[in-house]
Amino acid sequence: MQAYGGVSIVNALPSWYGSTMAVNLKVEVKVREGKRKTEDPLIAEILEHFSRNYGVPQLEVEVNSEIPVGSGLKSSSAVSTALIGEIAHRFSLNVDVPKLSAILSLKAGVSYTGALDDAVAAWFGGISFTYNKDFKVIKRERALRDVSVILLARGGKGRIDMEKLRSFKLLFHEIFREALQGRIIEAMKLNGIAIAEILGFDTEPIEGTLTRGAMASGISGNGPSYFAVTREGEEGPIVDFLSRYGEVKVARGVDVEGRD
Ligand SMILES: Nc1ncnc2c1ncn2[C@@H]1O[C@H](COP(=O)(O)OP(=O)(O)OP(=O)(O)O)[C@@H](O)[C@H]1O
Ligand SMILES: O=C(O)C1=C[C@@H](O)[C@@H](O)[C@H](O)C1
Repeated sequence: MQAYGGVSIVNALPSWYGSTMAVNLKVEVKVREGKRKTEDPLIAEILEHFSRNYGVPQLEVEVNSEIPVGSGLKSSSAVSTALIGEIAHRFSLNVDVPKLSAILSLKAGVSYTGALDDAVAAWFGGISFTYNKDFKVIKRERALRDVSVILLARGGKGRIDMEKLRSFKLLFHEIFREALQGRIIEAMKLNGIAIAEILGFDTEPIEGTLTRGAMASGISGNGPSYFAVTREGEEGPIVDFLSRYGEVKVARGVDVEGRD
């Protein structure tokens, strides 16, 4: 089963309200009956859930992912929804894939809020708006068209200052409202800059991309990946500039059909 990575529109850690857009970085998960091998806490939690509650036999899991681990590009939600979706399909189980992903991600300790925003985007594609505290989906929309999402994709994030983030609850709630009213790119920009400043990431890559014409730029998730949004065909100067810092990928928003 496939699911997708994403970029943040609004990080849910400060206010519990989150929004994410899926991008075409793919995760593919396959399972087959056989001895469970994984040490990974998220995969182990999911397998244990299906074994305990549905009597699903032991499974070997194969993950092929285009998303760096611990990047802020929603790798955990993509892996989690793809694995849950694969097991549900194979054993004909009726489950709410993103919600179960959020519950089990929390239990496995790989997420702060359950990241329902990331899981909804990973599974359905498009743009999610969620209230993670109640595992509630507020709205889903199609992904942005005619724009490129340029990623300085980095893995291996560190710990974050949750208390400090939570002290900006009001600001992030307001950014969420802007996004809900359709100002997606503006919200992405404000959120991306605010997260960088609050968590102490270098803002030079953001400034540099904005001065070169990016419509939005910032940190995705809790970092350390940076993103910039441009009109299709205008990626050149941004890609050249961000390449000074590391490997750059050009992605697009993605929608998934037939999962409603
Ligand atoms: N290729 C992979 N194979 C197996 N598990 C993976 C893979 N990629 C990610 N994961 C799972 O996701 C976890 C990383 O989640 P983490 O929340 O740190 O990263 P992220 O989802 O990229 O970040 P963010 O939530 O800020 O977007 C890993 O510990 C693992 O459980
Ligand atoms: O761990 C979490 O709950 C989250 C992590 C980041 O991806 C955030 O962007 C997301 O909104 C929530």
